[in-house]
Amino acid sequence: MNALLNTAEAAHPISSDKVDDASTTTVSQPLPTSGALKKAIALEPAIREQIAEQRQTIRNILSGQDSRLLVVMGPCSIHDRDSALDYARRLKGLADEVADRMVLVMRVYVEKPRTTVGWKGLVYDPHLDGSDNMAEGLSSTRRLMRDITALGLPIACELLQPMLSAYMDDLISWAAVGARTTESQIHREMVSALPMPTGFKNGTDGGIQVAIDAMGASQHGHRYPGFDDSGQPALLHSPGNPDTHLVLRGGHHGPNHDAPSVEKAALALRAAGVSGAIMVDCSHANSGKDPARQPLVLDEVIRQRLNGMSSLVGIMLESHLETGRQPMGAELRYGVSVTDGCLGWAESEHYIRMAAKRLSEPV
Ligand SMILES: O=C[C@H](O)[C@H](O)COP(=O)(O)O
Ligand SMILES: C=C(OP(=O)(O)O)C(=O)O
Repeated sequence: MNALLNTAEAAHPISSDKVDDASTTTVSQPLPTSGALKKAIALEPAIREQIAEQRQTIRNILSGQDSRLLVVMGPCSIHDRDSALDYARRLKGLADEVADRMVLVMRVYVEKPRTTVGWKGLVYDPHLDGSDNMAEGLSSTRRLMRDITALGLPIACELLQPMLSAYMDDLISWAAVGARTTESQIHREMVSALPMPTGFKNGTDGGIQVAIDAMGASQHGHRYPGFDDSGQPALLHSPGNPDTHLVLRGGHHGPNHDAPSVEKAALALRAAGVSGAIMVDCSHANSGKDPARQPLVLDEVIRQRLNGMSSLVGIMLESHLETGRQPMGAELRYGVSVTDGCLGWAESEHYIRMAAKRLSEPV
């Protein structure tokens, strides 16, 4: 190692008076290693088995072996434990009720990608006040995910900062890469190592090719720098992830859940030789971020499915206990999203029941 460094230095001698080598970052807070946190907040063997089965169920839906609809639903972001567990208990009841037609997976989104700046999620700032206690955010996230899993629910999560994925990857049954990061090579490398099915969203401009390229890239193994469970920097070698799929979320020019857009996406997936499974995100640019429009998107997806569009295997809903959203502030209303507007629980339950009923009717 030293010989290598010495050779490089000899080839490019550095004059110390010309170099400003001070890093612009300071250590704000030491963090536990992912291995230490996984040990401190460990999973029982029965829970690990449950998660393995839930991942397999999702794989079966993506491959068409299981004809139930995959439904990823829950808050845009989790900002407090009590309302998340309250939501999870209600969702578990609904999941059991529709289990013969749908598999319900709870959105437990703890990192938020921002268009510019804003609150970045429970992991970053668990007190929602800019104090950014990430050590606490990581452990409260693990505890919350473990407790939701113990209710019997599978967990969906967007993985945004690749360094953080190792702190929670054993708890997640379905992962997402968001519209702002689908084109990133670093995220494709991360997905190539993930042990669970993963959806790539189309880009914010509505382009689906970036997601198709991402699926192709992440099904291959990669060598890339990272950290092992003990925090040691290392060149990691991933096996490749065969269980990726496209998520249509609309774009700057409007929605892309209409039948022509879905047919076009299905053709492009087939031409690229990647999985043909498609999930429609009923929120974001497909609803114009108006939660009241999400049921219309859901309705349209069910209609296409009943008309024979078998590529449509899943939907995503942004749903919380109460409808709408609220700005961050000292007095937060219980069960209301602090990021994008969500459907309230009563409407969510109603529209999921309606969709399940339509799926069970003879075509
Ligand atoms: O899903 C959430 C948001 O759409 C995404 O994080 C971007 O949010 P922003 O535009 O408010 O930053
Ligand atoms: C940020 C999200 O979506 P998108 O990447 O589609 O904007 C999300 O689902 O929370």
